[in-house]
Amino acid sequence: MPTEHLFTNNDEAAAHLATRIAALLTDAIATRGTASLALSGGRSPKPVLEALAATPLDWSKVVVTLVDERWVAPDAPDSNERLLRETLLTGPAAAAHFVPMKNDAADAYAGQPAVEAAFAAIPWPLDIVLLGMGEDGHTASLFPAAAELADGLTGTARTIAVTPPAAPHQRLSLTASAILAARHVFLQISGDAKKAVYARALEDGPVEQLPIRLALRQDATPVEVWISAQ
Ligand SMILES: O=C(O)[C@H](O)[C@@H](O)[C@H](O)[C@H](O)COP(=O)(O)O
Repeated sequence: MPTEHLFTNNDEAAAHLATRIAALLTDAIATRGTASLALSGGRSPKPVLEALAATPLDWSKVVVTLVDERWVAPDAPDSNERLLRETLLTGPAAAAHFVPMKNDAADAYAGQPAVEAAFAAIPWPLDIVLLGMGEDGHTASLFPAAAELADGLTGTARTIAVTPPAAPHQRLSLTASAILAARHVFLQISGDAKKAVYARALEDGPVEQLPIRLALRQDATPVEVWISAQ
């Protein structure tokens, strides 16, 4: 079962979560000389990324990558790489080593082998994975009803190309095995709709129905859920 942290507002949650992540990165660097961090895109992480960017630590020893990416140009408005470059990879954290998921391949499926190779060169397992969740229970780009969901949930590769059933772009995503290999998994949710989905996901049921269950219905990997009211 996950550990829950409850907050009344997003900014308070983001500040505390950034502090928690920074402490784990600092411990990882002290212990192993390096740290690695994979971040989700979307709206939720933005305040955490901004708070982390200003946090003084030896960012030159931190590898930063993505939990998933939309297969769009890195300067496109909904690129997760763009989100990181405009938030986290500024200030002291600009010294971090960023490993992108988007490359020049025509589509995510053609691009996946090179990403898999790039991820094979990242210190593994990842120290930290920060997940978000959609109101359909997806996490990363592991969407209910996606044709690649089964492979994403059970395959041994670190990354997978996905065509979401209802999202506009192909995606490149970490797989469940890559996420659960991490030393620490964080899930950030806010608002009543997501809290209701989260409560359902804690109950027994098919992971394919609510893919966030991959993180919640296991005890091998430490998972912290950071919940804010709005
Ligand atoms: O690329 C993405 O969109 C994310 O990785 C995705 O899995 C996200 O975490 C959820 O869709 C929640 O998004 P919000 O935080 O915007 O609600």
